Amino acid sequence: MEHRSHPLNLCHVDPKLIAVNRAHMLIHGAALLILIHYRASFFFAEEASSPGQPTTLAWLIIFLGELTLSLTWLLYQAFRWRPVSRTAFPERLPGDGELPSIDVLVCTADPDKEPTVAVMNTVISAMALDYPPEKLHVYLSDDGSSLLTLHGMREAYDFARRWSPFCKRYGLKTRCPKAYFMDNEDVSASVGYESEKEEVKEKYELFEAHINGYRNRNYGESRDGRLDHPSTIEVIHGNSSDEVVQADQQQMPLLVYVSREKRPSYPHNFKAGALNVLLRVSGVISNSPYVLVLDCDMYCNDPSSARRAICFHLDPTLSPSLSFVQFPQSFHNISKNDIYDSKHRSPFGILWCGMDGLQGPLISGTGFYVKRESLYSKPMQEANLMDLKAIFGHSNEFIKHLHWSDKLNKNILSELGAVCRDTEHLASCHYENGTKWGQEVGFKYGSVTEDFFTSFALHCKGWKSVYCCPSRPQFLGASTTNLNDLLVQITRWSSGWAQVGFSRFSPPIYGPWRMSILQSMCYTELAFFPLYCLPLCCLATIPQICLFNGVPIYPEVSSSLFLVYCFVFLSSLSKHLYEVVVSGHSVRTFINEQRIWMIHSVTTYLYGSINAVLTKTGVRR
Ligand SMILES: O=c1ccn([C@@H]2O[C@H](COP(=O)(O)OP(=O)(O)O[C@H]3O[C@H](CO)[C@@H](O)[C@H](O)[C@H]3O)[C@@H](O)[C@H]2O)c(=O)[nH]1
Ligand SMILES: [Mn+2]
Repeated sequence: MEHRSHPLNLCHVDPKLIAVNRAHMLIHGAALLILIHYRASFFFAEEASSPGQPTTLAWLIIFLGELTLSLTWLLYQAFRWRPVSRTAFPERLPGDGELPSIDVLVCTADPDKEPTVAVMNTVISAMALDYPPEKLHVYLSDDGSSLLTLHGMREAYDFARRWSPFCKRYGLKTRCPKAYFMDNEDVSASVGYESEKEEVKEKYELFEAHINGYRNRNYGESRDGRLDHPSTIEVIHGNSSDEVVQADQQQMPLLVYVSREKRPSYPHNFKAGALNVLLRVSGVISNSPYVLVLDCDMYCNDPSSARRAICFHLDPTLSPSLSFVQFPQSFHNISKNDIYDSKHRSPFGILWCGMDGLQGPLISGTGFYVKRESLYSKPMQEANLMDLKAIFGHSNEFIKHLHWSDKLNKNILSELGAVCRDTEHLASCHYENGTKWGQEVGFKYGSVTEDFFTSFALHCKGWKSVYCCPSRPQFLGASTTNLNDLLVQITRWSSGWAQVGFSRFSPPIYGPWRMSILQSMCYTELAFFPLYCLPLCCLATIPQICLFNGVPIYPEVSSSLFLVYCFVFLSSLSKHLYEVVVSGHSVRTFINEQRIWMIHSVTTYLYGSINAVLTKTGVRR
C-alpha cells in the first residue's frame, strides 16, 4: 500500500496529444492512399505510353520517391502512437545505506580536441553528484593515453576534495566548477559563503593554471604513441596540502584512470571498445550494479540525476526488465536562432518520448544509467566456468565478480598495486580475442553508432528503457555549431545507422520477432532514414526537368486530385509546425528544421548511405 500511494516515479499519458496524433494519422494516411492510387492507376490506364518513354520513366521515378516517403511516414507514426512523459521522486528513496552503488564511466580520446580542463570539469561534476561518496566510483578512459590527462586527473582529485564539500555545504545545484563560476549562481546567504566561494575560486584558478602549465611545458609530447601503447591503470590519490581539505577528512568517490592498450594491428572499436574495457576494469574494482556513461564533453549539470535514475531502477514493477534510464542530451552553446538544429529537438523532444510509451528510448551515447547485468546478457548463475570464459574471456577475477554484485573490493586501497597489475590485462588489446565482447556482451561493435546498435540489441533481448526529462537539464554539453563539423557528425551517424540497417541485424527483419511491431517500426525508421536522400534527390530534379520539357506529372489545378496534393503538403507541414510550437519553440525553429532537413537529405544522409554501402560491400574498410 505504502508503495502504491507513494510511488518512486510516475508515467503520464496525454490523451489530448494522442487523440490529435491518431486523428492526423487517419486523415493524412487516407490522403496518401488516394495519391498512391492516382499514381498506380496511370500505369494501368490504356493511354499510358509504353515503358521506356520519358513520361513513363518520370512517373515511375516520382512514384517510387513518393512511395518511399509514404513508407517513411508510416514508420514514423510509431513514434506518435503513445508518447509519454515521466516524473521521478528522489525524496521518496530509502536511506543512503540502502542505495545501490554506481560506477561512472567517462570517455575521452584526444587532449587536443577535448581540452583537459573541460574533461576534468566533467570528472569533477560526476564526483560531486548527490550520492553517498562511498557508493560512487568514477572511471576515466583515456584513448589518447596522454600524460597530460593523467596529470589532470591528479589535479582534479585534489581540487574535488575542496570542491565537493563546498557544494554540499551550501547545496549548490551547478556542480561543474567552470559553469558555476561563469554563471555566478549565488544560492546561499549563509555566513561564510562569500568568503569560501572566493577561496574555492582561487583554488580553481590554480587548478586550471597547473593543467595549462603542464600542457605548455610538455607541448612537444609525442603524439605518435596514441595508436600504439600499453595499458595503464591508476587509482588516483590525493596529494593535497590544503589545510581545509586535511581538516575536512570527507570521504571521496573512488577515482580511477584507465588507458587501454592499443596496437596498430588490433581494431580498437572506438568508444564501444573503450567502454567495454571500462566495464571489465570497473567490474573487478567496484562492480557496481548500475553504470552511468558520460562523454567527456557532457558534464553533470544537476546533482540529482543519480537519485532520479535510481527511482526507476528500484521501482519493483519496472526494475526486473529495466535496462537503462536515458536523460536527454542538452547543450549550453546553442544560440537562440539555432539554424542547424544543433540541439536535435526532434529526437530528444519527440521521438524518445514516443518510444518511451512503447518499449523505451534508445541509448543516446551519454547521460544514461544502465544496469550492468543487462550488458552481460545471460543469467550467470547456471553457466559453468568454461562457458563463462568463452563469453567473458580468461580473467578468473572478472568471472568471480560476475556472481557478486555491489561489493566494492574493500582491499583495493591497500592492495592497489597488485589490483592494477591484475586489471591491466583486462585492458589489453588481445583480451577480447575469441570472446563474445562486442557481440553478445557489452557495447556492440560493427557500427560507429554503438549507442543505437547496443540499445537495439538490448530491446531485442526483451529489456526495457525509460526516458527521464526533468525541466532542469541533468547533463549539459557542447554541440556542433558550425556547418562543417555538423555535416561530418551527421554523415558519421547516418553511416552508423545505415550500417545496422544493412547488417544481419536489420531492424525490419530481425526486430519484429523479438519486440513489438511498433518498437521495431521506430528502429526501422531510424536505421533507414538516411535513405531520405533517394526520394529527395529525385524530387529535387525530376519535376523541374519535366516542367521544362512540358511533361505532365502532377494533376491539373482544376482537378480535385490537385487539392489532395495540396492537402498532403499542408498537412505534413502543419503537423510539424504543431509539434514545434507545442514543445515550446518558435516558428523560426520550424523553418530552420525544414531547411536543415533538406540540406541533410541531399548531403550527409547521401554520403552516410553511400559510406555504409561501400563498407558493406567491402569496397571501403
Ligand atoms: O575512439 C574513440 C572515439 C571516441 N571516444 C569518446 O566518445 C565520445 C563521443 O565521441 P565524439 O567524437 O564526441 O562523437 P559525437 O558525435 O559528438 O558523439 C555522439 O555520437 C556518438 C555515436 O553515436 C555517441 O557515442 C556519443 O555519446 C554522442 O554524443 C567522446 O567522449 C570521445 O572522447 C573514445 O573514447 N574513443
Ligand atoms: Mn561529442
